[in-house]
Amino acid sequence: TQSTRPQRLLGAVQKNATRGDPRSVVQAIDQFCRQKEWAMNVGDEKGCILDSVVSEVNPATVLELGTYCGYSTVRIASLLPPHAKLITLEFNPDFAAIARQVIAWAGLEDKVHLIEGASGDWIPKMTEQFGVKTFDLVFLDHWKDRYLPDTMLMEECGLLRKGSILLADNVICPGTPDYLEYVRSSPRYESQYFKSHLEYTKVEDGLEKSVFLG
Ligand SMILES: Cn1cnc(CNC(=O)c2cc(-c3ccc(F)cc3)cc(O)c2O)c1
Ligand SMILES: [Mg+2]
Repeated sequence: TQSTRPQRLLGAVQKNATRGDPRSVVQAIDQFCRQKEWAMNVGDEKGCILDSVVSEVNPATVLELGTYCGYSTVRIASLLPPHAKLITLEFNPDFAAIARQVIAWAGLEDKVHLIEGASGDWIPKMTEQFGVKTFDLVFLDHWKDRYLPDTMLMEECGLLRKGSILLADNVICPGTPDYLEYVRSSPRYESQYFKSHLEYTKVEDGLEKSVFLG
């Protein structure tokens, strides 16, 4: 039977990356996506912007919406201080199964809680299930039409505090127009656009960083 692209991506990690070395896992995926098959990881160019925001925030609690194969999960988790927690939500069970193995290859399973399920179902359960009061950083990289409803849901559930940072991928391509309009026009957010390119291409894309003002 035919393998899937995520399975082939995992194979490239197991072949080319060193167990327990997150940077080599990130490098192996980027090499696979540049040389063999494009995949929807945040990628190396936007990944550097992600790294700088994570390092600046130095978060104790992180929520990632959209795990896919775990590329950005590994980038974020490798920069977290000890005892920090990264919760990542993935709807697609096949992606989640691959991501678990990529995260384990990087040796980061102790820093990451991967949940299989829909963000809309799990966001209201964060506090009771994981004892998280608020998130210092949220990385939005899931279905583009869920960015806005899930942001409103996080507000309603009290998961954002004054200073919480939302970092959203793909605000240009594929695009998240309703989300962008909301965070850029709402008095409750201070937003900044980081121009970049769609992973592994010359197409414009970027990350939107929004500070919740409370
Ligand atoms: C099925 N599914 C499970 N998770 C998701 C959420 N992610 C995306 O949809 C996503 C899509 C693209 C993209 C795809 C085709 C294209 F031509 C240009 C861009 C890039 C990304 O960085 C993404 O995050 C989708
Ligand atoms: Mg993306």
